[in-house]
Amino acid sequence: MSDEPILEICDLSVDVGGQPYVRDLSLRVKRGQFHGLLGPNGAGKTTLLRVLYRALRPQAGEVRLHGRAQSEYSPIEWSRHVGALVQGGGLLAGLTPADIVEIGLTMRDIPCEKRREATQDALQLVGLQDKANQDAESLSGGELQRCYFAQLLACDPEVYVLDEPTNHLDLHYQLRLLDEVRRRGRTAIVSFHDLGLAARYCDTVHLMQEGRLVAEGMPEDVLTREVLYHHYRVDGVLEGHSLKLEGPVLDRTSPLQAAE
Ligand SMILES: Nc1ncnc2c1ncn2[C@@H]1O[C@H](COP(=O)(O)OP(=O)(O)OP(=O)(O)O)[C@@H](O)[C@H]1O
Repeated sequence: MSDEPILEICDLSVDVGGQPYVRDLSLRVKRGQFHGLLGPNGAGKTTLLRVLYRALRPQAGEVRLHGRAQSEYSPIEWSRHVGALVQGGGLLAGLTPADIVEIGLTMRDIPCEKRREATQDALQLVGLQDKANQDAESLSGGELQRCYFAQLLACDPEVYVLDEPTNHLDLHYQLRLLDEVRRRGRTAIVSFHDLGLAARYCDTVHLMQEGRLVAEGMPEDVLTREVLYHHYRVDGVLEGHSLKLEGPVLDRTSPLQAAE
């Protein structure tokens, strides 16, 4: 596997409403690897991911894909390389799961005759084949998340940008859908709150705090007891893919004691 990054984030700063929410952040995403974006609420993970799928423009710095600046790609060209699963989703009025998947394929110029089959395959992958033609507004939260996942899997971009992809998903689908992205050998940059899942899937994790990158490396090297204590305010240790709590949850005023 080449060591060259497929995606590079260089000295990025992002303001929202005049406030700096990402500061001087640089990060290299390697081809075919799973990169986890970690950090407490408000750390800036979504803000950073929004730049990657072009929903936000940075105030400084740039994102490069295959060595070419994001600004040199047209939005359509960019979306053919970088696909996103975002928090919240879009308007559903009158749409079915099959429509939602097909809309993604249309945006990517997939020929009409291939769209139907690709849609069916993707809905099958996420276990929604029996609800393909139902009103999407009637889906449960998890079913809707699986529907958007199907849209992305059908398009199968070179880089998957996943913002809290396991939101609403039961354990079976959390594992099944992340396994599917891994099985495809695609590059992924994924925000996680579940540190066990991050440890299971990520080759590299990047820990954010207050808009800055504060640590990065292999999950077991980054997610030490000290890091959990300082950045998540929990006293725990990562054992394999599980987080084992050693003591009570800490509040903001708890004195930080040395981890044993
Ligand atoms: N449109 C906006 N207007 C004002 N503030 C915003 C806006 N979008 C984000 N922010 C602020 O930017 C900060 C970073 O938010 P962001 O959603 O990137 O964090 P996050 O790490 O993804 O958090 P979470 O884990 O809670 O999803 C937060 O303090 C948030 O309130």
